[in-house]
Amino acid sequence: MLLTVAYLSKRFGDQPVLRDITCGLAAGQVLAVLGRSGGGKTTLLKILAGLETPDTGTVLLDGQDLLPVPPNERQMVYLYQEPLLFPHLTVFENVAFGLRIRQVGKNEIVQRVSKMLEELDLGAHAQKAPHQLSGGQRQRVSFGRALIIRPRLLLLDEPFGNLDAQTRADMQQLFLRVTRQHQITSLFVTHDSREALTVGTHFAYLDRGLLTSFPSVREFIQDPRTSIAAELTFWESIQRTAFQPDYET
Ligand SMILES: Nc1ncnc2c1ncn2[C@@H]1O[C@H](COP(=O)(O)OP(=O)(O)OP(=O)(O)O)[C@@H](O)[C@H]1O
Repeated sequence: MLLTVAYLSKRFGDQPVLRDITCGLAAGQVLAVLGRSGGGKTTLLKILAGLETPDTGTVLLDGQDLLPVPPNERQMVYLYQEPLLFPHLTVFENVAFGLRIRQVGKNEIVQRVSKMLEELDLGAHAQKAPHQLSGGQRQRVSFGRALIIRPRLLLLDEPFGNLDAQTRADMQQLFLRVTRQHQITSLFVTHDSREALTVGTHFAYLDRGLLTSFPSVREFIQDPRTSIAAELTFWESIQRTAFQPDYET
């Protein structure tokens, strides 16, 4: 296992927000965590990123205790709904940033950043500033910034929540293509069951601080808490009704 989380708990005051969270993630997997609002998804990601500390429990990355490691040494990237870009830097320089602070050579930077921009369909926008881009393009730049430093774990917190349905679907496909190509391991939290099913290789449900991991996509779909089976039944009934001969009369 690349990531092992065991019996992780967190309270804010007397409110338990995470309760004995236990899960694991092997290299290259995408754990899609579906959850209702306020269920503790962001708190879980913040603990993994080192922005919150748990009350109890362990987190291991490649067998190493992660909790004492400062956030900037965890080799993780945390992507939010709102892409965080430097407004005064070009798209190219935003993506190059992580390489510059690691003092990667100039030629290698040009080569790696150009390749990443092509992969993200941003080649034509390299010299633009973030405010000259659409929301989806900005989120792609934010992706490029994250991936260029080859993180060991990518943490995604509703990354496409602010995008319209078509852009969101495009971004999901792009996420799949790029993370597969770079063999990125990710923990992807979302409210949206379709998104979870699209991006996930493994599935979990988080509600009121309790995480359920499913042994297969089938169990995930069938669990009544995910509401996926109910939604399928709904669409099937719509289809049956809509195709009845007397429907339009
Ligand atoms: N720093 C904090 N201090 C006190 N309570 C907090 C703090 N952070 C989160 N909470 C509470 O913990 C609970 C879980 O919050 P969290 O942000 O983890 O939920 P979430 O599942 O990410 O929700 P959403 O999808 O709406 O962002 C909420 O009830 C929230 O009010």
